[in-house]
Amino acid sequence: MSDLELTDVSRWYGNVVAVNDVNMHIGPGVTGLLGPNGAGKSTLLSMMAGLLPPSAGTVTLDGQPTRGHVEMYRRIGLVPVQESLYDFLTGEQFVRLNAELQKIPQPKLAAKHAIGLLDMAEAADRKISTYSKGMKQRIKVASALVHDPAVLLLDEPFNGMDPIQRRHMMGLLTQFAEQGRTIVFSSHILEEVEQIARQVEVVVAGRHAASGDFAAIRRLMTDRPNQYIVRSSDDRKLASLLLAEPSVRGARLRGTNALEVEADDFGGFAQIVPKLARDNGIRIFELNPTDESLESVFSYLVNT
Ligand SMILES: Nc1ncnc2c1ncn2[C@@H]1O[C@H](COP(=O)(O)OP(=O)(O)OP(=O)(O)O)[C@@H](O)[C@H]1O
Repeated sequence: MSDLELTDVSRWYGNVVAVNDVNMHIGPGVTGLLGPNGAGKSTLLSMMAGLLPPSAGTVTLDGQPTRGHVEMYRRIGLVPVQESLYDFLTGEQFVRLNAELQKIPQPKLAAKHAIGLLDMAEAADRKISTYSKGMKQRIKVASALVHDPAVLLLDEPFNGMDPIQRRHMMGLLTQFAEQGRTIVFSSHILEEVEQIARQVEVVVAGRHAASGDFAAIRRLMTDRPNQYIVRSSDDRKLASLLLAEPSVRGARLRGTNALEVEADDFGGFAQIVPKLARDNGIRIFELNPTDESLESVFSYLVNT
């Protein structure tokens, strides 16, 4: 069992509330911590790792606070977002250093094992400064895993990776989860989370906005009302026709040559517009969603 429990957790930096009254339960398997930049993901991960004290509330692993207990650090590995490593060390030296810090009885052996897990044996004696981004990411993971922790926390682990490196890292995280570990990774990219996370926790502006498996989160996102810009040969007439449709929530003229439309159901809307246009002799010049920024999707989730 390796269950992380966040209870009424807040963290502020001066006047900035980075994490606001979050309650979260994270069990074994892969959990994706999804949210836009500045949502509080790194702050949450640091608190889970016991590196940063919450300003209020508690973070526990199997009932024990993660902060201030040496034996807890033995059970948790954190892969921070920072790119800069000890570039002057070799990969092997870097991983071994962490093994020594963790006071593992046979640091050399443990380093070798972790490096092997990450498929980095061939590059282990090269300086980190010569590594690609994907290799740096992997050596960071090897270092976080060197003491064989039950919980692995990764901050934006796929950043800067090409698709092949990303797939490889996803395979590894899935494999670690299959060994019974609790894996939490942060991301601001829906597709990354969708591919490997069994459970998704969405954070927006420091708040816990949604929780569930990916299908549930996806549903929340696609069921939200969508906004579109439509340009046609007769915007006024098209607006009145659209307003008669049950799935259309609103339509108004924007400037002199565009319509702004809010509709519930994307698939239905995409079919209605051309049909109405054809039946009424209107030509459509443009039909585009306006509201597709990730931030707008996230803020919709916060308000549900
Ligand atoms: N040491 C700090 N001092 C002051 N404010 C901070 C500090 N660390 C984080 N913040 C602020 O707290 C909020 C949450 O930051 P955090 O880094 O946890 O978010 P994030 O979701 O990880 O974002 P990103 O993906 O951009 O790193 C932001 O408004 C950030 O500016």
